[in-house]
Amino acid sequence: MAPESSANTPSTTENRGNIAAASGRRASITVELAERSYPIEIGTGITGELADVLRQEVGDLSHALVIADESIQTHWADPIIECLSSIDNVRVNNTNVPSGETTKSVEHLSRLWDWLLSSGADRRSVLFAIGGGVVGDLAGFAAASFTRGIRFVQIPTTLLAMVDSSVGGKTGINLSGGKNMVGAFWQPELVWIDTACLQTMGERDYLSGLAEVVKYGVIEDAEFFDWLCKNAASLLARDHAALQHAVTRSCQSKARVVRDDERETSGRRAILNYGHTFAHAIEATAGYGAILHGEAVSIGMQMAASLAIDMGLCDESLLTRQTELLTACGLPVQFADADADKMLPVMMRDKKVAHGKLRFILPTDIGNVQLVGDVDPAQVRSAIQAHR
Ligand SMILES: O=C(O)C(=O)C[C@@H](O)[C@H](O)[C@H](O)COP(=O)(O)O
Repeated sequence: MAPESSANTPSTTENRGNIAAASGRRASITVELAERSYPIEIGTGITGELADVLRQEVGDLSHALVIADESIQTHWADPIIECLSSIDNVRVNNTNVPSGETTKSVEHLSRLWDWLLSSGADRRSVLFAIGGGVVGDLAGFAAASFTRGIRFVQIPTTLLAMVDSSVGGKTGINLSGGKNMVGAFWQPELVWIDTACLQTMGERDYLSGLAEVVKYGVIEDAEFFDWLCKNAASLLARDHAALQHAVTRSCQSKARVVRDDERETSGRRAILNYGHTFAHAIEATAGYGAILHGEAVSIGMQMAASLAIDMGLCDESLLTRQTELLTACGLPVQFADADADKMLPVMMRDKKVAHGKLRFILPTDIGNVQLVGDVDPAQVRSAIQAHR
């Protein structure tokens, strides 16, 4: 075992305090990245406030290009388009992409590039990504690459996108042999989170987002982990106050980590990948879409915890507590079709692999993880088998 970095810095009062009340109803968190800094605005039923915030945060806005998941067009994208159209002298174009992980493909990206061109997009245009992680990652990469980069705004409508993928600027698409293998770091101008969207989400997709919420508790916020254990039932019931707290706390965590290591160079940002080396291999070998990303992350975190126990990094009680919380959140903790023979070659293409050696984010305690290198593939295999 080779712990490469103590990837966690304990949270301090200073770095916990990146939240401000933007209005009576909205919380505002800043992702502090010097000239690329941007706010995450979180509230319920806040569409009426968007135009003012855009004037403040995005400034020069004359052409809005809205890319929305087709399943939320009527309910969530149309009101945003109405709001954009009400701003003086703003031209709006709109297109849709299908729901589901298979949309994060080079074919859909190419279609979006053509659409941007035919809509008359230029470097002054602003792209709006409305939907879940698939739309955010795909449209974000279209924004990063079209004319070498145009501004974009993330408007996540799923729990997973609100707490994770819309923040931090990781954009990209999948290849058949690996998740997120082509992409770019491209930060949005604004992340606009209306938690009212969560009330209309399908149950399976909603629960899948809770996996990334639990992740923050394990990787760097033990106090939040305890809060989640006490409030899992309220989150399952989609209680407004509980959701506002869980989304805000998760975004604070993500903003801190991204601020400290925007492009995953120091190892700090890699902690956000806890469970993901297993999860991405599960998704790729099961076929994209067969299992949801958050479900795979839940199972992947279980495999990572078992690996950590096997390597003597933590004791059994961590896995027990994590299993209890994931189960209370309605998430799967094993995957009968997990096939180590198929998963291991995919894992070797993980972005954390260095000099041909697997590296994992492994827990030492609830609230603490380490980036560990040179892991024995036999131990990885047993961790997979332990959760079949
Ligand atoms: O933002 C990050 O950094 C993360 O690793 C967050 C992950 O939860 C997310 O799934 C991310 O897209 C995975 O990125 P990848 O670099 O492993 O493809």
